[in-house]
Amino acid sequence: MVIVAAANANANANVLKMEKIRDDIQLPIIDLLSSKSNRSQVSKQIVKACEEYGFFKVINHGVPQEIITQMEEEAHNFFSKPGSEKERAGPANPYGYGCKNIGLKGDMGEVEYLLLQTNSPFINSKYYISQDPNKFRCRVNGYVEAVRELACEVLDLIGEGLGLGLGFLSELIRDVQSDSVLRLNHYPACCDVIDKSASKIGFGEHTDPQILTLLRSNGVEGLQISLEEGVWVPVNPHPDSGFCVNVGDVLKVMTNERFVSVKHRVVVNSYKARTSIAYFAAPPLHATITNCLPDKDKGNPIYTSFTWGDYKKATYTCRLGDTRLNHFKFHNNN
Ligand SMILES: C=C1C[C@]23C[C@@]1(O)CC[C@H]2[C@@]12CC[C@H](O)[C@@](C)(C(=O)O1)[C@H]2[C@@H]3C(=O)O
Ligand SMILES: O=C(O)CCC(=O)C(=O)O
Ligand SMILES: [Fe+2]
Repeated sequence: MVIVAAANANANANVLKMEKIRDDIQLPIIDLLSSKSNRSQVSKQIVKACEEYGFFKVINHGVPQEIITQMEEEAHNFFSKPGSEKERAGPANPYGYGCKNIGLKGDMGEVEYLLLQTNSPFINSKYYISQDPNKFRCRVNGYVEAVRELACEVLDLIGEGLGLGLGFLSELIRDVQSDSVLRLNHYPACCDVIDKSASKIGFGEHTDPQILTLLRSNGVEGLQISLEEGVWVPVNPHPDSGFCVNVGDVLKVMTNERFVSVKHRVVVNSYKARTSIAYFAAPPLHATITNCLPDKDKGNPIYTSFTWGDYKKATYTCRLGDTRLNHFKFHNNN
């Protein structure tokens, strides 16, 4: 384990805080093919991973390689453009192209990104993103449809493991008004990787606000998770055909904290640039978020009921690293 003093990437940039970096972690690997023959075992494995890590990998996920390759090609083409051209798809407010600025509250990172809405094929057409906008739109839609199916399958398995009604969770993101978003991230290569403690923050620590995130990367290291305050564990970056899945704040609330939404971040410490594509599966803005565990497991609700719209609004008034859910806790003394 290495102990380093790391600079935070935002307004606290001059504040050094001590943190520990552990050895790489191998997240639980869920083989979705085996759910065809043993569904209840796979659903138990996923529930356990959501309780213990809030993160897991899925393999044999059914998203066609061609669709992934085409999406990765579009991401590569976009980020390869000169800055002035990319700026034409910005600023991210919150959607569109952003460079170094994350969100609306002054957070910064060594990252450029494209944040896209997914609930209408034309919604992003105001941005100048590609020389062939139809091809771009087609490929993004193909990818979104495929990862949405995967997210629905994972949510159905979770629902079965928790004893929820059939399709209860997946219906939220199948809804035509689902507020899901797609994010393409590009982290430049770091010129000084000899001194790992000099790593820069690509994307500062945060939890994902939505239900579930499905993430793919180009196999370049950088993603770290924090299962314990102040201790960071790099996620093994081995390139494979899988997706990294993580629990968002909404699912944590719906399971009354049985599931954890774990803080994660990206550090830039490789000779190679990292690219990642994240699909954030979200409910419609009007959907009510509340403890949905069956009566026998419900316990005392920890959070008040709120709509996804309320939570999203709160998210955008908070800094990246804030624990936004505290505002929705019963008997909140903060
Ligand atoms: C600083 C911020 C960026 C963010 C909105 C926020 O105010 C706090 C949460 C951030 C986050 C993290 C997960 C996703 O990447 C994201 C799109 C989201 O829904 O919440 C980002 C937001 C963003 O970059 O707009
Ligand atoms: O780039 C990554 O690997 C993670 C990015 C992330 O956490 C996010 O976009 O919310
Ligand atoms: Fe994230």
